[in-house]
Amino acid sequence: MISIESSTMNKEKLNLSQLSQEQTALEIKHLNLKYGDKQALFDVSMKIPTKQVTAFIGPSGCGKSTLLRCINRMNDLVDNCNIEGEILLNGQNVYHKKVDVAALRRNVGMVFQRPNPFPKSIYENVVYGLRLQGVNHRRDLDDAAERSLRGAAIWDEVKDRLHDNAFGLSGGQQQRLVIARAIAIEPEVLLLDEPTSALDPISTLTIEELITELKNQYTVVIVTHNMQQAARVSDQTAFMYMGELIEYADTNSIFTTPKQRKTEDYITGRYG
Ligand SMILES: Nc1ncnc2c1ncn2[C@@H]1O[C@H](COP(=O)(O)OP(=O)(O)OP(=O)(O)O)[C@@H](O)[C@H]1O
Repeated sequence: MISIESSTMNKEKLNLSQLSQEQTALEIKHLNLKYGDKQALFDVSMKIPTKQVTAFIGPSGCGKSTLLRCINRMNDLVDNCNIEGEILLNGQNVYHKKVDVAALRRNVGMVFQRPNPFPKSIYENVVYGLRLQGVNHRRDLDDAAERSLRGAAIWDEVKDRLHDNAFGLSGGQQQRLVIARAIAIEPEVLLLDEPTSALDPISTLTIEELITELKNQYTVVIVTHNMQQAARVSDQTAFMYMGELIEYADTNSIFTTPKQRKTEDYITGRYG
């Protein structure tokens, strides 16, 4: 079994099949997804708890990113993508025809593998979403910028150069800036798609510490290739294989006493 740190062993254990409505941020129900003729998700159902970190793990191509992208309907942008089933956010199906997708994406922020700041100043990156919402008062923008940069654990590093171009930051700083930009508009859910895979080990550690902080305010869902990372940062782990959700449980159980053979094979490095 993968060795996991003792802090991980003390995480709160929720009964994932019996979460109350209040404890549930997202409920995925019988989700099937096809890219053209190729089915990428098969009847995935799970409840994602509020203000916790949930990790999706599994071998390359198993559907982790596809599942993550369904949550804020990023797959709508893919031609020939056909989705059946439901994803309830606060009890409302995000796929209901009346859902305002732009509003959904404001409420469910997303951070990608490669940091993607805009070619603007650090300050303008953070307040970008607020300006789009019509917030223009300098004081409000300044407050939001500081709050978000502090929330993303980068304030001290950038407070004296807020008006410098964001491209002057290191990769790890850019990723924290992008997280600041995502939280500036106060989403409920943050989706992180392999957020540290392009970063060095020190920046990775900083982002992992940040993720642990973020769950005080946000529901965090993370896709990661790195099992140690899932073990360190997540409260729940979902193991996927060939488009199916094979096992979903508290992270300690997945890494120490998996119930499914496929999960055990994966975490012991037999494939992946
Ligand atoms: N836009 C797309 N069009 C067609 N097929 C796609 C598209 N995106 C993903 N797929 C296919 O869907 C399956 C699941 O891909 P997905 O990227 O979700 O897997 P993953 O587990 O996140 O993989 P990785 O860890 O390599 O990123 C794969 O077979 C992939 O080739």
